[in-house]
Amino acid sequence: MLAAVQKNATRGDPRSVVKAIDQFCRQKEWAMNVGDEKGCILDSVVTEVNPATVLELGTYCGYSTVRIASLLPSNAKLITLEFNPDYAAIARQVIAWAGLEDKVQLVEGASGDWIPKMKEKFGIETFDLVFLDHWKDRYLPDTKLMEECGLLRKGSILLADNVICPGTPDYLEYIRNSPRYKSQYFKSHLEYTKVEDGLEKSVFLG
Ligand SMILES: O=C(NCCCOCn1ccc2cnccc21)c1cc(-c2ccc(F)cc2)cc(O)c1O
Ligand SMILES: [Mg+2]
Repeated sequence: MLAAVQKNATRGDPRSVVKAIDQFCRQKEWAMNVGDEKGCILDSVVTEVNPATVLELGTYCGYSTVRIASLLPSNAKLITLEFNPDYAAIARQVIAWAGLEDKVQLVEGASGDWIPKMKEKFGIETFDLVFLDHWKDRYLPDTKLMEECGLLRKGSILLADNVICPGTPDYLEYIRNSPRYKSQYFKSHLEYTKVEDGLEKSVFLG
């Protein structure tokens, strides 16, 4: 995938990086990027929220990192967390090829360890937008952890990938029934397939 980006995408052009990855995943081998269909929904939410602070849980190869960072205002900050060092190494190169390294802080480690340290380590007050795309059984515990750590403010937006496939049933149940969130489901498809999937957008009400 990285070779395809370096061969087919233009340095400093995030759109060409996104296009090169999508082409590779359609033509060569499937990969678990959010993809172009859900990616357009992601773009519209990022544009609407126009966040100053973003947390992405699950960098993978940096596809959604590039999509988000390319839409952020110049002073905005995107912190992206990746557990797998091999994925992180690739993502760093993809993000650099897109010319977005100044907007992105890639952190290696587990969400459960890093979420409680966000304030002290990165000088973050609260996140305007959180994109959840990591282990599906961590969406719920990490959302509760972000609440407890005071990382969400009235109006913070949570956008969760894969709420249908692979699925995050406990997260959906919680977020859709909690009086502290207003949720909306964006029906789509699993990246590069016809299988149903979707994004759940939730506003924290404080
Ligand atoms: O599994 C998926 N993503 C997660 C990766 C590990 O994330 C681990 N990870 C990354 C930061 C991080 C921080 N703390 C803990 C774990 C942390 C994932 C899987 C599929 C999928 C759908 C159908 C299939 F047949 C097979 C796979 C699709 C997706 O879009 C996904 O996002
Ligand atoms: Mg995903």
